[in-house]
Amino acid sequence: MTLSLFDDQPPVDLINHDGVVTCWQQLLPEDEASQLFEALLAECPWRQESITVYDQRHLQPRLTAWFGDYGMSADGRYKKLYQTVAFTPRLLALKAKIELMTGYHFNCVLANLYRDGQDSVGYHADNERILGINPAIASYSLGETRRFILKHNQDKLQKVTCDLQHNSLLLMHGALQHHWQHTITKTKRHLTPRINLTFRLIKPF
Ligand SMILES: O=C(O)CCC(=O)C(=O)O
Ligand SMILES: [Fe+2]
Repeated sequence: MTLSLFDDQPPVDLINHDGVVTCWQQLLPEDEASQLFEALLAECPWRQESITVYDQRHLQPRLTAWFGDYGMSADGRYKKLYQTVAFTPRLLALKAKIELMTGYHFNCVLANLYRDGQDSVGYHADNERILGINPAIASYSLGETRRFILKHNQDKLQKVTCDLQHNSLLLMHGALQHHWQHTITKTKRHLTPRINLTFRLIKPF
């Protein structure tokens, strides 16, 4: 993959306490980003998983696919990782670039497909035990711009909003997952699809 404007644009920090959220625009050259979007849309083994809330099963309001290093499996809350498929060359190249830029290493990626404005992810923290303390999560967005909101656990009125644009990279690190939750909100506006890739490092136990 070639270098892009990414190196010239200084990253922006979104919060100033209890964790770090750093955002870069234009990770890849524009033509590579749109090709990647089309390829992932067509090639990812998208599934609509279910979640159980208060003993009731619901379909998640988005499609997902897990990719990971060969042979990786996990306990804890990532039971679905047993269905991890091997990284594609395309995803490996992107992972290498993101690792170089962020200085963190990752061994799996959760791909999310938001088909329209009704697809979303509710408030949550990526704080599962298998991610360890102070996990670094790199979140790369392609396609439609979507609203991302961070809310502090103790002071719920502390909120930070960011419209995540096509070809942007958000890095959540430091103590962020222990103090803040994040969401992608629903909207009634007519929206085209968005793909988000969250790169994570699952620790061996
Ligand atoms: O789509 C996004 O930007 C966020 C996805 C997310 O929070 C997650 O997969 O844990
Ligand atoms: Fe998340």
